[in-house]
Amino acid sequence: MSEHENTVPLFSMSDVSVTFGGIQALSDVALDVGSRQVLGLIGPNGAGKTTLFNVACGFVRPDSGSLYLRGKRVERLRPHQLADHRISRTLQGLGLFDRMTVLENVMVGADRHAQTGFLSALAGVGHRDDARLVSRSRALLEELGIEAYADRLPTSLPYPIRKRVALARALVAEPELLLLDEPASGLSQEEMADLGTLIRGLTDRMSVMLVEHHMDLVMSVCDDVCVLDFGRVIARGAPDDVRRDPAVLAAYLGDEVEHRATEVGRCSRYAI
Ligand SMILES: Nc1ncnc2c1ncn2[C@@H]1O[C@H](COP(=O)(O)OP(=O)(O)OP(=O)(O)O)[C@@H](O)[C@H]1O
Repeated sequence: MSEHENTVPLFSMSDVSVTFGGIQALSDVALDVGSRQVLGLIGPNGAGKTTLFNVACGFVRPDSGSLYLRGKRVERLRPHQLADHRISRTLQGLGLFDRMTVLENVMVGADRHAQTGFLSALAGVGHRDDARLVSRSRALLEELGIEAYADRLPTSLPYPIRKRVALARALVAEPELLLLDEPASGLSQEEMADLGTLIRGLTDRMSVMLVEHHMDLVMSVCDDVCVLDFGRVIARGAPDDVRRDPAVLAAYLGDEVEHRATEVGRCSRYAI
């Protein structure tokens, strides 16, 4: 790794603000994702995590602020340029194509439009004959322990397997920055522990930004954690420091109290 790679963050935001109508979704947000680091992005419901992800992959254009990749300012990040910038993301809704096999779904991830969910991603199946892409896709399925499902349709598979297919599809583009949106939702404790090992393993070749409500996972895999509340960064640092930060505890306590009043069953989701 060069000295430049060591010191310049792979991805940064500075002073990013986003409003939707009268709602301030992000206010002057700054963050860095270091090379080969896992940055966790947490915060109560409505804190701005999804909006921040959408800014990071060009789905939402900020009202103000700047994005930097490898130290260079990106003037206008557009979703179809993600692959060129070597950024991949997984979607909460998975977005798999029902009529394609698992292998084909993964191969489509190499197409530059696939990550935007455009139907034109279907054109990516033109890569089907590319032997190198086939072997790269198969190798990823193997790495994720799902090679046995290569010829199956996603709809016939359990949710945790489909989540891995979606992850393989994000990885086939060989990103340097992987954005993972709630990868642990719907997983058992054991599957979540496996996911944690897998995410740590990815840092030998990429950086990861992780939005996740499951604090056990966040605290165990992240090098750094950034906490949002009402669109502002209220804390940033090592997991152990962040979890003891009074501002963070207050934000989550407020959220928990609100949820207790409305939806008792979900409170444990916020325990940190
Ligand atoms: N397209 C939109 N139009 C209007 N308001 C929006 C839009 N997207 C987000 N918001 C608002 O912006 C704020 C931040 O929302 P965001 O979805 O980014 O939060 P979040 O931290 O991802 O929440 P959650 O954990 O519930 O997914 C919220 O007040 C939300 O209602």
